[in-house]
Amino acid sequence: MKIAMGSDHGGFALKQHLKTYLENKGCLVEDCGTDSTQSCDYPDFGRLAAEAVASGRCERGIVICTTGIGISISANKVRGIRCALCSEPLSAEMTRRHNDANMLALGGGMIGPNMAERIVDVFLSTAFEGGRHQRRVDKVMSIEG
Ligand SMILES: O=C(CO)[C@H](O)[C@H](O)[C@H](O)COP(=O)(O)O
Repeated sequence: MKIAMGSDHGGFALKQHLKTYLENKGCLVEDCGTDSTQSCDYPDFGRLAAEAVASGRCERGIVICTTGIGISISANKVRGIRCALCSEPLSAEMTRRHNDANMLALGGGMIGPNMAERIVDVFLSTAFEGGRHQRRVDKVMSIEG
């Protein structure tokens, strides 16, 4: 699976950790930056990662800032993106099963690397259930116009 990753300075350390973790599991990672802990702006990197997913170049995306909030808002502004901010595995499972989320947002200042690995594992391995949830996802996407 090819995964787009993006972070600001607040998510940089966790992005680097998860990038190595995912590559060791055999995933291909498109790293959309940032590439240091120097202060930067989360919309720039949330947008790049979201565009990599929306274009079809990557199947899923993971974006990280200090809280995960700003970068999830940014990713969700890109047409075709359903980005869910999760801080524990059950939310990651449910957003795949019910929302068909194609991007995951994490808070680098909110959770540690072990919890992040557990959330990412569930997010990447859980299938969308379809059925009544497809109708609702279609309605969500129709809001984009
Ligand atoms: O956008 C955020 C919160 O919604 C992110 O957590 C950012 O990483 C944070 O705002 C960055 O703040 P900083 O004081 O410039 O490090």
